[in-house]
Amino acid sequence: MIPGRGEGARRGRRSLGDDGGVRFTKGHGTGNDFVLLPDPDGQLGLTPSIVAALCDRRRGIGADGVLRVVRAAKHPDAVGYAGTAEWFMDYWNSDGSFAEMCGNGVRVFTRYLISSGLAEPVDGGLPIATRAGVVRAEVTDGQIAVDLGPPRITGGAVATLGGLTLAGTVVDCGNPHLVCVLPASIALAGLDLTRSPGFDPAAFPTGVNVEFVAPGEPVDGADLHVRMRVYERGSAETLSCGSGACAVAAVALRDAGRTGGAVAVDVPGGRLTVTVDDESCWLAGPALLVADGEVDLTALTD
Ligand SMILES: N[C@@H](CCC[C@H](N)C(=O)O)C(=O)O
Repeated sequence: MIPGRGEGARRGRRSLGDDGGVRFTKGHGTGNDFVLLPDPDGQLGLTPSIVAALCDRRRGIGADGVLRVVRAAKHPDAVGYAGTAEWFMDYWNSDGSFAEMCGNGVRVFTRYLISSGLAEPVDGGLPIATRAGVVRAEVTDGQIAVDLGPPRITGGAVATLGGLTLAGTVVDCGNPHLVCVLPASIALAGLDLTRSPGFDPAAFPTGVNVEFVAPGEPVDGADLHVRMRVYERGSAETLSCGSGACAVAAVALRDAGRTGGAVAVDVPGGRLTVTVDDESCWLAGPALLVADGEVDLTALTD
């Protein structure tokens, strides 16, 4: 065990030290990486600029987002869920904005809760509160799976990228997604995602995560196989997006004329498996904790 993991939370030590030092853990799921901040009693004065500084890959720790680990009863956005879920995943994108849902975030958050002794696996899934409601997470075969609930396909819209205009499907996974299946003439690897794709701000007033999808070869254990890249709202291109994989799976199943099934979704950071039926959408994949430490917030924001 890396020294310090979970000790602070177990001993009731405050997350925010007198000297500005804050305990953190770094983790990722298929390369979608997060700084986890244990703050069980909601004492940490987190701001958009602190989150952006933590996520800065040169001047901070570096991450696609921050997961604050806070008791649901201690956070105004989650207190209504406190009877169902003890813990609230307070998710922030790397630019300091909030999001309602983060599928990989829930999986890494669950790994942290179990690894640090703050929670134990529960039959039927450990309940985790998010801004999109309570989801349930399970440890299976060393991976962590979360049921985000069935994705809702709500219509169509276009994305633009360079000189391309791409038709897309709008999918609600708790957070907004626009899934663009590429024509065979356009290579997924060739897309320039160093800048945000264009979209209609009237259709997406709070922004949107845009996924680009190409077919994959048949693989064992899945009904369908697709490959995707994503440009995330608030975090730019990431190596993986769990809720995006669920949105992509929903569109792949619809396009295959299916109402459910297992979809292998390859992202630049690895493979996620999404299993959809009428009542659930299980997102499964690896979730790892890779480092613990203490960060000096005063140095970060100087
Ligand atoms: N990477 C996440 C999604 C994070 C939130 C997203 N950027 C948004 O603003 O909605 C995932 O794994 O789902």
